[in-house]
Amino acid sequence: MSFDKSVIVKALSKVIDPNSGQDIITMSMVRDLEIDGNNINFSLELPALESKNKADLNFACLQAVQEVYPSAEVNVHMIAAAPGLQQQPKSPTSHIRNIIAVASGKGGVGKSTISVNLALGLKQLGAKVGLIDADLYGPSIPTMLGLQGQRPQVKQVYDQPKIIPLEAYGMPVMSIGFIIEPEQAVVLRGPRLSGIIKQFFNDTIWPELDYLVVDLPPGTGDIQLSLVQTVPVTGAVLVTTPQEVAIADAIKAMNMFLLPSVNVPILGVVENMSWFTPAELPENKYYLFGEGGGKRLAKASNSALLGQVPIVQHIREAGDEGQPAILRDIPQATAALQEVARNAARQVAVRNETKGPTQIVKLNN
Ligand SMILES: Nc1ncnc2c1ncn2[C@@H]1O[C@H](COP(=O)(O)OP(=O)(O)OP(=O)(O)O)[C@@H](O)[C@H]1O
Repeated sequence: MSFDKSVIVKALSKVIDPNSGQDIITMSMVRDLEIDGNNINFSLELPALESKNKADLNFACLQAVQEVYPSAEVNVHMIAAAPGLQQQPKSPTSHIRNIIAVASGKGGVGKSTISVNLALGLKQLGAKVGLIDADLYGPSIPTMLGLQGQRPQVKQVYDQPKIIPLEAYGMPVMSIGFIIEPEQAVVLRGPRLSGIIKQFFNDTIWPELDYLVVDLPPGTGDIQLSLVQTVPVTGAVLVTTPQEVAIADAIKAMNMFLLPSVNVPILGVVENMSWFTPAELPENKYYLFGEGGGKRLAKASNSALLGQVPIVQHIREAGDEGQPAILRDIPQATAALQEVARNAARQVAVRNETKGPTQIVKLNN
């Protein structure tokens, strides 16, 4: 009997990596699969050779292959991922291609609204997208996606508890609001916050993703710091209103990402609440918060203006009703939000073409 590689790969895709909770094929852990007569040989790349669960993994691989080819002689060669080579060492997030942080200087500028619509807009473009709400001062994303009051399930993976994200509109979502009550969240400090951020990445079973959008709290604080110390952030999107004071604060948020020790590129700026147009006067634009702030911030951060989103009552209503504006057909709003997503995808591509991967920040206390 001759063996078929695709059948073996399919069988191995049922074996779960204890680190990420994902299967070992999705995590690209299987290498050099070869068939030699009755022998099936392959390497399994582990983060470190002394990995616990090594024996369990070996056994799970043998079992999976022998289920489809009972007579096969299966040889699994365990290898340690080589840091610094082309292959990145396997981390629990190595199957997430891009992590986009959405940041603002001030609160209330519409950062969560932009995060939700950006994530769903990227999904509309055909990408696999996940969303994390790390805004502990007002985890509004559960409401915006109709997930309030729900709790994610926990699954044991090789004796380790792992969280399964909730899902909204086909998109996996995690929120601080799923884990703790907002009143508790605001009094949390450094180590606990950093623990929650780590849980979002290291203890959550994310599927393979093109983009994971992270809605940060306003300003610069422990959450921002924990994020860049936990995962390589591909880039940051800055959200601002056109107002002068919003810009001044946004520049502080921008400067944190650009610190040489942090070094997260700015992908671009979204100007929200750019103008108001009354329904009865569709040609008129009223610049309630001033004009040109988004452009100024884009210039200051040497990045692109990803779009301008007007003040539209339906955007607020869509958020309150749990069905974001980009999924509805709201004149002036839906198209503006789609343009933001298209431009963000383009800027991620440009960033990845022109810059090396972001490094996880190591800070000396
Ligand atoms: N372009 C817009 N038009 C109308 N309403 C908007 C717009 N953008 C945001 N809003 C509304 O403004 C309010 C604040 O928005 P949001 O919660 O997104 O802000 P935020 O910056 O994330 O706030 P915080 O960080 O303080 O939680 C929400 O009620 C939202 O629906």
